Amino acid sequence: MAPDHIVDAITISGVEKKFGRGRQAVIALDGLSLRIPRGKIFGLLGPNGAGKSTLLRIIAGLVRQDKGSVELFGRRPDQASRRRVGMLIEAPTIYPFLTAREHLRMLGSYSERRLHVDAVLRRVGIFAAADKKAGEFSLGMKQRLGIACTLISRPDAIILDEPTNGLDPDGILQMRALLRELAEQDGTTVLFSSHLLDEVERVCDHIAILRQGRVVVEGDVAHLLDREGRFWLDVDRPAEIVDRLGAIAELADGGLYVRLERKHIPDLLRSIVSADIKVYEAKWVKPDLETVFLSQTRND
Ligand SMILES: Nc1ncnc2c1ncn2[C@@H]1O[C@H](COP(=O)(O)OP(=O)(O)OP(=O)(O)O)[C@@H](O)[C@H]1O
Repeated sequence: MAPDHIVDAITISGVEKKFGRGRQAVIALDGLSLRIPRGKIFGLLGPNGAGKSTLLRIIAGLVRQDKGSVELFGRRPDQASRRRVGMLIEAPTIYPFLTAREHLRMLGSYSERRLHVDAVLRRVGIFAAADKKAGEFSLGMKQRLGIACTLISRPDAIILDEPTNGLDPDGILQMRALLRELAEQDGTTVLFSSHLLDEVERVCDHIAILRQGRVVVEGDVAHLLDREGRFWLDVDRPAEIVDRLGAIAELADGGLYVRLERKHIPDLLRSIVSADIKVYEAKWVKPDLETVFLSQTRND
């Protein structure tokens, strides 16, 4: 086992992956580097084709990178480090004639670190259907069973590709609670990809936005939203301020937005007041993740 001072659960360094050859070649990952801290929930975002699934598949060992390296808990992936990572990358492997309990018993029998079957079934919210055949399950229940299958061997990290696919709003809420519980109570690292920005904003500690096989934004969600914040002012002569500030200011929503760090706001307000411009309202506006996502992934 790697020493505890290794803070990254997963370290990706300069990973490149190309599919096909010559003119037909598609660069799925273009020298991508990323660190997934231990015990955190990390969301991977990006438009279609950005490289999210390819990255998760490479981490899972299902696809081999052309260049670069992946480390799991501070070591090159080997049987022991892979055993510490649970994965739900493609549709879960469900045997229709086995019950949920039988699935977990079977998979648990391969692991020395297995958890109690009933506890895992309760955790993912399918305990009531424990003895039903999985073939009768809805898509959402199959998804939960798939997650239960990754949890039974008590992984230190789990990787999920679009885990809320097929879940109804209630299922999405439960999935959010489950992911938080895994990270906060068990210290499990959770890495998942999603298109649901609102969901990611609510549940993740960290995110990375991918575009054309590269990371365009990465960081702690709260800091990121703070950093992307803007200051909105309702004043009597907005155009005058826009003229003076140039590119960092724009007229909108009946006033003007100024993009600057919070620490410079007192100076800005002082200069407005000393220019004898009347300020009726002023507020710091935090963007949501969707705004950040669109600003980073829109085609120019
Ligand atoms: N097996 C493959 N063969 C050929 N091209 C592939 C293969 N897998 C992925 N690609 C291509 O690599 C690029 C990245 O695909 P990937 O599936 O990783 O993106 P993604 O971000 O997961 O997209 P989505 O959000 O649509 O799932 C795309 O252009 C895709 O067409």
